[in-house]
Parts: sequence; C-alpha cells; structure tokens
Amino acid sequence: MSPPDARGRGGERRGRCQNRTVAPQTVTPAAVRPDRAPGADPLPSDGIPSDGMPSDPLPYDAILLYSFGGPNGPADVLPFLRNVTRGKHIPEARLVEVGAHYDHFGGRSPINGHNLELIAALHEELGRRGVDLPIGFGNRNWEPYTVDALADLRAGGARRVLAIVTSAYGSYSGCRQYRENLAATLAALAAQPAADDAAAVPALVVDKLRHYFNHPGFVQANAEAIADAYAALRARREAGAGAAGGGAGDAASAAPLVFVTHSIPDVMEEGSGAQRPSYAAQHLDVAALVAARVAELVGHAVPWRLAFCSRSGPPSQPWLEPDVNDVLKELSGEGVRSVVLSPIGFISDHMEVAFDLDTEAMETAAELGLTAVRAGTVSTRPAFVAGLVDLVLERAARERGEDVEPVAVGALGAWPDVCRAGCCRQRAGVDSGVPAACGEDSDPTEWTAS
Ligand SMILES: CC1=C(CCC(=O)O)c2cc3nc(cc4[nH]c(cc5[nH]c(cc1n2)c(C)c5CCC(=O)O)c(CCC(=O)O)c4C)C(CCC(=O)O)=C3C
Ligand SMILES: [Fe+2]
Repeated sequence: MSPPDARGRGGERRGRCQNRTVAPQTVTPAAVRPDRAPGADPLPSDGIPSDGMPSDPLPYDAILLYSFGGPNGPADVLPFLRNVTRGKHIPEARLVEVGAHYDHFGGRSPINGHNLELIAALHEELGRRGVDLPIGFGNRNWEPYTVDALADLRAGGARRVLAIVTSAYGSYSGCRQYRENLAATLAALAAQPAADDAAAVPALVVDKLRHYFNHPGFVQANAEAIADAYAALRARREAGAGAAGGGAGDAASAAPLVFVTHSIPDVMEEGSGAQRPSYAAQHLDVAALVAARVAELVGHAVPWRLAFCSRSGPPSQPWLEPDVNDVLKELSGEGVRSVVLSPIGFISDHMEVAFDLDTEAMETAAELGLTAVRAGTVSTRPAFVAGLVDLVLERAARERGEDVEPVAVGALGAWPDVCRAGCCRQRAGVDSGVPAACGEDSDPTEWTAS
C-alpha cells in the first residue's frame, strides 16, 4: 500500500498554519451534560418517544427523504461523479481516484439501499404513532432524482411536503447545496405540467426539516453504537489476552474515541459559521455530548478527538484538519494501542465510510499495529428513527401555530426551522446569486411548485 502522502491526504497540508486544526479534547461524564434537567429526557434509551408529543402530521401530507445519491452499478459511477463535481474545480485525477473507490465495491454505493431501509423504519415508527404518510425518496446527484420523487408525491395527492435531508449538520454541502438543488427542482417541476393544463396542477409546497445533529435521538443512537464498539474492542482484546498477557481489558477501556466527519474547505467552514455556530463547532458540541453519554453507558471516561476524512479539491486549498489517518499516527506515536472510530458526520454507511474509514483508515491502523473498531452509524437505530419522527411531528405542530418548543441538547440550541438569510454560503460573505429554497432569503415561489 502506498504511504498516505502519496494518496494526497495530509502530506502537503501538514504545517500549514492557516488550516483549521481541531484540538484534542477529553471529556468525563460530569464535564459536559445536556442542558436539560435530569428526567426530562424526551427520548429514553430504548428510543421510544415521550408521551405528549402530538401525533398529528398536518399540514404535511407527505415526507421526502432528500439525499446525496450514489451509483447503483458500474455504468453509473462516472456520470454520478460528473454530476457531483460539476463546476467544483475538482481535479480529474481525484475523480479517477474516487471512481476506483466505487470499483472496490462492485461499482455501487450502499447509500441508496440504506436510505430505503431508513424509509421503511420511518414508516414503521410513524405507524406506531398512528400516522400514515407517504415518504418519497429523492437524490440531488443520482437516481432516484428529487424531481421524480416530488412529481410522484404530487400525483398521489400531496400538497405540502416536509423534506428530511440526510445531512445532520449545517454547511454549504449539507444545507444550502440541498436548498439550491431543491429550488431548481421545484422550478423544473413547475415548468413540467405547464404545457398540458397549468390551471389543473395544484401547488406543491416543500419545507425542510431543521438540522438534527444536536437532537437527543441522534446523540443517543451514536452513543449506543459507540458503546457497542467498545464492547467489541474489549471482546477482541480479551480474545487475544492469552498471548498478550493480562490487562488487555483495561487497555480497551482506555482506548481513545476518534469522531470522524467529512472535511470541508476552510472557506466553507467560515461560510457555515456566518449565522450560527460553524460546521466544526456543531461537531465539537455533539461530540462532547456523545462522549459524555458513552461514558455513562460504558462506565468510564473516554478521551476523544475530532478528525476529518474525504478531503478533495486542489492541495493548495486549505480544508479542515486533522485527517483521520494523521490522527491514528499521532495516537500510535503517543503509545496508544487501540482506538474506536465513530463516523459521527454520516447517518449511514455509504462510500466515505466504506472506503475512507473501513478500507483506508483501517489499513493505516493495521500498519501502525493499532487495534481499531469502527462504530456503526445511526442508520435505523430506534433512537434515531424515533428522533426523526419527533422532529417531523414537532415541526408540523409549529406550522399549525402551536407553541411547541424545539427539542435540542448541548450548548448551541435548536437550529431554526427556516434557514436564516445568508446561511451556509459556499464562501463566507459571497452571495453566489443562486436561488435557494426554504430560507428567510428565499423567494417564497422558490419552494412552491405551482
Ligand atoms: C459535508 C459533506 C457531506 C456530508 C453531508 C451530506 O451527507 O450531504 C458529504 C456527503 C457525501 N459526499 C458523497 C460523495 C462525494 N462527495 C464529493 C465531494 C465533496 N463532498 C463535500 C462535503 C460533503 N460531502 C465537499 C466539500 C466536496 C467537494 C466538492 C463540493 O464542494 O461539493 C465527491 C466528489 C469526489 C471527491 O471529491 O471526493 C463525491 C463522490 C456522498 C455519497 C457517497 C456514496 O456514494 O456512497 C455523500 C453522502
Ligand atoms: Fe461529499
């Protein structure tokens, strides 16, 4: 295997002082707590929601699971990559490199399958609460496309749709990019039927669910997945303890927790922080919460840090650091023998997780002689799914004019239902002029296809 520098990750960027580097942190159970009273947990650990959450979805008559998309077979890989990178100044060599990641997995991404599983789980949880809503599935970059999903929902009678974006955090990539694509989709949808009988086509209004990284369901599901990973690590160390000698279980307890998320360019990080705490600040907040909850679940403090993966763009452009592979080297240099990796930036095991973590970072760990266990994503864990349904019903209640407080944990507060003017620009302070739906700075006609 080639060294990490040859893979274009880390080498050229090390020591660049303008890069944002997130410092290592340690948290004990007492150090960081959710900012709510004990006993007021709206989501108990079994993931079954609290009493008192209304179960009326009106005014919404449909949900859209709105995601990134990924190739469904080898022939899709290059056209998908061209869709993703159009106008983004990603070097051609990077496209070839990323295309090869998909080749390792039969030319397909697991992302669409995972999103379909999430939809099934959402249907089940809604059903448990007596709610029957159609859920469409649409992607920004590949089939099934959002325009078809919304056209289907409209044909089925939907008039007001709540979009659940599969990105938990706010940044251009996880927020405004989705809103820009949605505005374009709604414009296309509005144009589509006009040729036949415009007057007969009802308006379709689409709202977007607020970011949910600091919702208790997301925090709880991540903590449970990490606690499972610590149990797996302990079992592995104990299985090897005969050869290695005593104390292996203790070594597993002390294993640091490395949270991993998608890197973004520094300018995008600045843009994400213009109206609300930035992308990196959101991750640091939720990481502290999750680590505190993990400490409760596993019964000991867990030292943690935040690392980044999946950097692209030219080497001259600074992106958030440190890279996960560099963090593994650093930990190894500090004498650490085992680690838990938690892909807290992603809600399911798609290609970034399958390749950048399970393949590449695991190779780095193996080279260093580190025992590494990768925690699961929130995926269809009950706490996460119930949390999303709570968020949908909570938003519906507010849209009906009811006085329902948005639920959030941590220090940053709930994200606004409607994005603030100028939020999550691609470059801090630069208005690209591209219309974006579902924001205070959106023209209302941009989230209405009529
Ligand atoms: C913050 C963030 C998320 C999390 C939020 C969210 O979930 O939306 C995310 C998710 C994803 N990113 C994905 C794939 C890709 N991202 C790329 C490129 C980029 N991502 C960026 C950021 C993010 N990306 C950025 C700043 C770029 C540079 C170009 C640009 O400014 O847009 C490229 C181009 C090649 C490369 O450069 O790697 C690909 C192929 C897939 C699908 C994986 C699959 O197929 O399973 C998913 C879920
Ligand atoms: Fe990406």
